Amino acid sequence: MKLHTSTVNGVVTAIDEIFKNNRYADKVIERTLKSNPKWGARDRGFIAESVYDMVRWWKLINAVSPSSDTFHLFGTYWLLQGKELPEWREFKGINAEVVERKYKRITDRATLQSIPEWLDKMGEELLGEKWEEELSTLNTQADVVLRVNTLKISREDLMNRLAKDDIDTYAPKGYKDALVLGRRQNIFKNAAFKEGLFEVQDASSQLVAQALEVEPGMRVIDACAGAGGKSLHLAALMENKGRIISMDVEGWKLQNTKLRARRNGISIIEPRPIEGNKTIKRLKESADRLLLDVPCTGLGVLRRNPDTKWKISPESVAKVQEIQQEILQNYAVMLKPGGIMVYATCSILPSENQHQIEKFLTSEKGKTFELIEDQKVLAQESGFDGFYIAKLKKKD
Ligand SMILES: C[S@@+](CC[C@H](N)C(=O)[O-])C[C@H]1O[C@@H](n2cnc3c(N)ncnc32)[C@H](O)[C@@H]1O
Repeated sequence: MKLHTSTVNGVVTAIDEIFKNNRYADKVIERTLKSNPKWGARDRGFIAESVYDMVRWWKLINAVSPSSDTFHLFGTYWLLQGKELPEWREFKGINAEVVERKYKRITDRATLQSIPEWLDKMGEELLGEKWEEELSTLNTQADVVLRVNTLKISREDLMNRLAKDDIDTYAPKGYKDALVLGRRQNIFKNAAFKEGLFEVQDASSQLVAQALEVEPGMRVIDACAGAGGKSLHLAALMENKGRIISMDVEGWKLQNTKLRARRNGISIIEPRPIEGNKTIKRLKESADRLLLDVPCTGLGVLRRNPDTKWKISPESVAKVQEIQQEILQNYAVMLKPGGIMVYATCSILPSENQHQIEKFLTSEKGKTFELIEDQKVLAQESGFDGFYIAKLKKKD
């Protein structure tokens, strides 16, 4: 594959934005791709893939690069893939043999798997022998998964409709509303997306709304709704009948939920920003179903957001775990006796998952709850994102 100055410059600028200016990779890539309308689909694919890959392998690339110059880092990344470098001035000083020799000398897992040492230790402590394979799975590229909007179309009809546009998909077993793209591409441009026939949502994430066992006509609260991915799925499962209150402390995120609901043909979602404890108190024992899709480290979705591993710290992990327990303690009151509550994270760390549920169940406020079942979804076993989903019942 031939390298082009314009796209390599795009990659280098994006990498600088991410690591020197501490920006989120997905946002930087979005902006970079918008910055040059002359780039075609291939160029865009090259930029997005190279940036994500460099972020993913950042520690390893740095360990074998001749310097921390971003062109050197790109050149090293290129050589590590077994490709040849053109004779550009920017790549002077990089020697393929030296890179290879340095790479072969590395033996420690944290560098080879490109992960901070503290995180490698924490993962091993918490996940034991499952950690190593999970780590390598999380270093691969994720599939693009669609969730069919069953309010508007069946899975089979959507599959046929996309096939007419040369978009091949397959239906993964065990995920009744999911379709996986055969080839990575910008699916948001397709008319079927604009018509609200599907959302992009990982297959593991689709298990969350399903665990709530909603029925048409129920009153449901999605307490950490963000941009509303799970609220939309809940509304489809409820056949757009009943009521969903979609809440978040960051009220601005709910604007997106409104737009998405309109596209999906959903009218039962009511966005409600959380303005302190009074918002929660007003909803005491009002919900048949309560979803706590809590903030988490995102360690189960590293394939999609590889920069997460460079952004989190032992302190931020401890902080987010504190918030998770606070949410369990303060929000469970919104559920009616006899109702079902689901606690979910997109993390694989037991400390954010089953340990939080154990702590809640032994606390004063958790006494009235019982655990029905929990799913510990690892990427290495499911082939999709890492997730945790606990289903609890509030005793009558
Ligand atoms: C995992 S994300 C939710 C993703 C969303 N449910 C979806 O499916 O698209 C967690 C959300 O919790 C929100 N959050 C953080 N602290 C919160 C709190 N104390 N109460 C409610 N929401 C909170 C964040 O703003 C974020 O939108």
